Amino acid sequence: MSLQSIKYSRGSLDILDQLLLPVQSKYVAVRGVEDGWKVINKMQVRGAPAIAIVGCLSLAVEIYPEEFESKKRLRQEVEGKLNYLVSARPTAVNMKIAADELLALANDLTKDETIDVAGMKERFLNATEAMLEKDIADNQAIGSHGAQAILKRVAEAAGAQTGTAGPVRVLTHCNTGSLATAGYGTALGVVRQLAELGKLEHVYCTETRPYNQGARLTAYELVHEKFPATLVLDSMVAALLRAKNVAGVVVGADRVAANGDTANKIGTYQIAVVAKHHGVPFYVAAPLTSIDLAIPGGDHIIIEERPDREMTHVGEHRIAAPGINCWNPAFDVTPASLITGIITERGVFKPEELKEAITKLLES
Ligand SMILES: CSC[C@@H](O)[C@@H](O)C(=O)COP(=O)(O)O
Repeated sequence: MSLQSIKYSRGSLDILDQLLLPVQSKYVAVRGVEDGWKVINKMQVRGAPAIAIVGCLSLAVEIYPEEFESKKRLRQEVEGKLNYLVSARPTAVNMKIAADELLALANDLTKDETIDVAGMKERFLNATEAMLEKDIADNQAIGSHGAQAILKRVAEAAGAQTGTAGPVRVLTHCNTGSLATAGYGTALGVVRQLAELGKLEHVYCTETRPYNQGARLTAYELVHEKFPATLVLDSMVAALLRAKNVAGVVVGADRVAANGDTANKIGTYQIAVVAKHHGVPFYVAAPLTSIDLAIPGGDHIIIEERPDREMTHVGEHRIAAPGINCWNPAFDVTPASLITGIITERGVFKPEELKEAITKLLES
């Protein structure tokens, strides 16, 4: 069984079909943008960073064999196809941010008289391919910052040195691991780093209805890594936090607004409320490519609604009474006031510090 969600070499892209996991490990070929849009929309590949990487690489695969009569023509094609890819799923911002960056590059290269159309295509392919390595490096940095933040807080609560804190128990939601990224994972990267430091006593993962990313994908990754892990149902979180001395909750993000409000998998908000009630710190782990400073708060985030069938059926088996109405938002927004810290590759920020800190980082 593989944990590599994206296999790419120039001109060829395959994704691990996450609809079939953990029962079957099967790769699906993505031959261009149309395939890229479909695998993202059907959630054969999912998770905010993986969506952006697969989207952009599907464009790379499509343009690689093509010959363009001019730089203007290449730029036009890139723009239209990037816009199309952004429409595959609306909540995660990573694809939109990647599209804006690639389009800015295409604009610069179009104007650059020292480069011809072949050179422009090469630079464009290099930029999309660089996303794979950057994502893994960012996730490793997120893991390290996040593990230190959790351990520091535990040490402070005990009046001890950070180095002496732990091992700790943590809870995570949805799937933010190797399968949702180019590798290592965001929130699951924090768990991975705790384990690497010998500081992971136990990780709890939620089932994450209705798509069951926790039970199918996170549990699969945790078993694969042989981490001490336990699956809980979404409805058990309050009982878990009351009973199991959990030191922190760490989740991923699909879009973080400028004020720190965070859209993530449905159920995240509920967990944050419960964590607040129990005095358990609640962390969001996300790369800068999930932070949308263009929107002031969470009310501006479009929440994707998915088909009823995801709720009424498990596979081919109907579990809900025929005729019942369903409401199936795929994400919710956790207000910044419930978030202890936002863990990025450049450090951990309080939600109220986020905008200024990131703006400074981007300027420098
Ligand atoms: C590193 S993945 C971060 C988020 O994308 C993740 O927590 C999540 O909500 C995934 O939702 P999904 O609907 O499976 O794409």
